[in-house]
This record gives sequence, C-alpha cells and structure tokens, in this order.
Amino acid sequence: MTQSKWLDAELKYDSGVFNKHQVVITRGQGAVVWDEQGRAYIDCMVGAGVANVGHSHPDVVRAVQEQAAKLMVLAQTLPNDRRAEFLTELVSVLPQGLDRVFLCNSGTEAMEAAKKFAITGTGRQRFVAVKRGFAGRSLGALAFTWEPKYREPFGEAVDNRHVDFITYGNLDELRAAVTDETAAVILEVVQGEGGVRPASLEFVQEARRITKERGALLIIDEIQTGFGRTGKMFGCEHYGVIPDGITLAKAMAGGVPVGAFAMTAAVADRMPAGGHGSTFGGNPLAMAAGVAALRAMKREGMAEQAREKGAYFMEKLRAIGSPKIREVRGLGLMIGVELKEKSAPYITALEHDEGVLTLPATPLVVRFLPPLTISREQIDQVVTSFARVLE
Ligand SMILES: Cc1[nH+]cc(COP(=O)(O)O)c(CN[C@@H](CCC(=O)O)C(=O)O)c1O
Repeated sequence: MTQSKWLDAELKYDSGVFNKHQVVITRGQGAVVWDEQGRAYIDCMVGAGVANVGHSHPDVVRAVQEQAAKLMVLAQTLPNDRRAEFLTELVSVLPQGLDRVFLCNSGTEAMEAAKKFAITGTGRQRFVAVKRGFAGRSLGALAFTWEPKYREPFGEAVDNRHVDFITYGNLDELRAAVTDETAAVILEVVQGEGGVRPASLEFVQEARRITKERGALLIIDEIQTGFGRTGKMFGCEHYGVIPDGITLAKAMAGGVPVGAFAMTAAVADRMPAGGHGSTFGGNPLAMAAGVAALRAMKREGMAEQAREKGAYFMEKLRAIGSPKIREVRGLGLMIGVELKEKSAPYITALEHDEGVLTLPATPLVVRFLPPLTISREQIDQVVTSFARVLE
C-alpha cells in the first residue's frame, strides 16, 4: 500500500519532535476515531486526556459552529457574553473560593501563569515540586517538570535553582522543603505522565496544612485530572482539600484549546495590573465550546460515569491475570497498567493489531485515558484486546 500523501507531508514538513504513528486519523465521534482507510479505533488516548466529553460532542460542535459565524476573535480587554458565561459556568463547578480566573490556551501556559501569580501573591520566589511531576514544556514550566530528558537539552535555559523537588508522598521531605521562602507547592493528585500514580490522602492533606502554616500557596495541577477524569469534577475533591490555585486545560472546552489558572481573590488581587496576558486567551470561540462542554459534563453526569466505569475498567483489567502485569492503578478513568517490561511494543500492538489507541506514562506503563462517555461494551473490547496482545 502506498504511503498516505498526508503522512508524507507531515513527515516532510513537521518539526520532527514527534514520533509519528503510521496511520492518518481523519474523523472522530464519541470514543471512536477512524483513519483515512476507514478503519475504526477505540480511542483511549483522546489527545492525552482532552476529549473527556468524547470526540465532536454535538453540543460542542453546534456551539463552535454558531460562535464561529458570530464572533471568533476578541481581546480580553473587551468584555464578551460567551467569556462571561464560561467564567460563570467554570466558577460554579470549581472548589469554593477559587473564583478568579486567568484564561489562556494550554496547560503549560496555565502553569506559567500560576508561577507568576504565586510570586506576586506571596512576595516569595521559591517553589516545591514533586519528582515524576509533569508541569509542561515551556522553560518556566519545565523548572517544575522532573524528568531530566525533558530539561537537559536546554541546559541553563531551564533554571530550576528556585525549585526544591521532593519525593511524591514523602511527608518528611515535604515538611523540610516548605519554608517561609516558599511561594507555592505544586503537585498533581494523580501523576499522569509520571506513571498514573494517585497520591495518598495524608500527603495531599499535609501539603494543605503545611502550606497554610508557613504562608505558602498550594497549587494543584488539574490539567490532566480535571473535569471528571478521576471520578469527581476535580481530583482534589477526593482529598477534601481546597488549594489556593488550580491549573486547568485539556478537557475544559471539549477539545478546543483552553487553559486557565483559577485562584483565590487574595492571590489574584496582588498581581499588578497588566502583569500578565494572552492574545488568544478567553477568545469567544473557545469560550463557547467551553460553556457547551461544561454543561454537557454536568447534564450527563460524566464525573459519576468516570467513577463507575473506572472501577469496572480496572476490575476487568485486573481479571486478565497476565504474569506480565505488575499493577493496575488509577482513579476514575485515569488508568495505568504497569508491566514488568517495556510497554511500547504492547501500545503498538494494541494500535496495529487491535484498533485500540493508548499512550505511555513512563517506559513501563500503558495509560488508558478514554472519553468519560465510553460504553461498557467498548471497555470490554479494549480489555479483550489488551489480554490478547499480552499473550
Ligand atoms: C499534569 C499536566 N500538567 C501540564 C501539562 C502540559 O499541558 P500542555 O501544555 O497543554 O501540553 C500536561 C500535559 N500532559 C501530557 C504531556 C504532553 C507532552 O508530552 O508534552 C501527557 O500527560 O501526556 C499534564 O499532564
């Protein structure tokens, strides 16, 4: 079969940073995507945890179509009905007190904003981050990203001398690292790219206690755990903790790029006027998609779906009983299967032989991030396929 002209063009003109698969995906609906030959794949990748509401959710599609025909572009200095509607909708689902929002266009931008608001919000310059944490690829966010392979190519341009890294879950290291110079502790309640690792209750609750005690902020990175993924609207809800700030992106607008840093008024009010900004942040097109996505999440009870289906999915994965599986772990529909060998060949076999898309999370883990609307029948298909490739 001749290689696709679309694949040719991407391989020829793309920057080269991505390891390109050999399929060209042209369409998606719900939990399924199709390649240009019309082959269907159950998508447990969804753009690394973006399509929580499913591909091309009809409400999101309609909202984008209508808004595109009305007004797509507007600077954030000019108020807009859709943006106001989105902010109102978002604050209504955020943990109590997080009612001031900086809007941007990606997770890494949300993390950059969080860093700046934390500095002005506390007058401090040091941060505590967690080993295996992933905060984004920009030079500022990379300072909080643990994996050396992401930082080393850029040398001193990634300056993390102001960051103290602690071991995920280590209370003693946490207590020793947070001082009166600490602006914020940054952590994910489930490390996603770091291997799908849920935090312990005591670690997250101690992070909240110790930051309050020492005048630092607790910023929880919900870019991957947010919007129903873990079985609650936000991952921090599992821990009974309300942070001072939350970074958000991925699923927030049903697939249209949006990022945000949601924070308390106490933090927001200490940023100098004009101290940060974003050209595309809060644009009416993305805001319309976000309103539709948030309303669909609530109306369809997607967080509850994730809780129920996640328990079912993990139970079925554990029942495979393969000697190649070390552990099945996760929260809601944020699931990782740690193997006793490299996961890459199995991820490839799932795609090529079984028509199932998954993604890695460190070299040994197969990560499953399906739409929260995936059906139980589709889960069964995925599990059967996974059992087959493990044989
Ligand atoms: C927790 C978390 N924080 C921040 C980011 C950065 O978001 P963005 O700037 O929108 O990509 C991501 C991306 N997570 C994916 C890593 C993507 C990459 O390799 O880069 C992932 O988990 O695969 C996260 O999962």
